[in-house]
Amino acid sequence: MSPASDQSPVSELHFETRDLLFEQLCLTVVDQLNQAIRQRGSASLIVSGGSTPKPLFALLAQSELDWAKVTVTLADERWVDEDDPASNAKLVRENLLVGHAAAASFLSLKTPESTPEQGEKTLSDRLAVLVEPLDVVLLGMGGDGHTASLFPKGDQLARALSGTGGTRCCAMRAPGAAQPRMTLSAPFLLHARQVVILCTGEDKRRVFEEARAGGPVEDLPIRAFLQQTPTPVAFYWAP
Ligand SMILES: O=C1O[C@H](COP(=O)(O)O)[C@@H](O)[C@H](O)[C@H]1O
Repeated sequence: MSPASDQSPVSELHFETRDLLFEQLCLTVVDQLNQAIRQRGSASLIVSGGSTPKPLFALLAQSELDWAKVTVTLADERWVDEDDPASNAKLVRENLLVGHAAAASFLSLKTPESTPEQGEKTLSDRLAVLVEPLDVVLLGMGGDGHTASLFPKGDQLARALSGTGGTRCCAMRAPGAAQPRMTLSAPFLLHARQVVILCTGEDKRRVFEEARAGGPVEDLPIRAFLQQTPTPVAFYWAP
């Protein structure tokens, strides 16, 4: 592991292998959730979907923790049925909410309504049960610099980035997203004790470096988490 130190709220932790990364990140997340439970009696864990976090979910699921005091939700969801292979909830239910972690509560980001726009109000109310600041927010990043479902050229990107009106979540449609989405807003995700950006592979490292160098948030929305000061952000990366 090679931590880089500077004055920014963004720290970088680079690992030689993915196994080492996932082991260390699992320990860190469990430690942070335990601290929250000790301090507040409960903890929140916001996770991302996609392919990258699957091995981490397997390790977390086997970790001993008072999972009954943990509420898990997603940073974003594809607007598909929960048995659809593209569903982030399916990924979480099958890989994280098993073993010890089966005792955790899960807030889905999907409603029976046919569009995410119709589901937004219901979901915003559902998310209001989460105590702020959130405890651990685990983000991923796509090769286009999207995180959660904050996509470049997303139809609601400006609203999701600004969180106008206290928006906790936002419907999103974007050229780079195969399905309509629901995403947590950037201000809601950033109102957290710890944000982690989990990435693997050289391509994503290059995108992250480009984002960190500065530029418009709309072009690489991951920048919303790098161009801010109050929230600690840790970038976990392995080849
Ligand atoms: O569509 C999504 O993509 C990102 C990145 O996914 P990955 O497969 O490249 O790991 C993910 O963080 C997000 O939650 C997901 O909905």
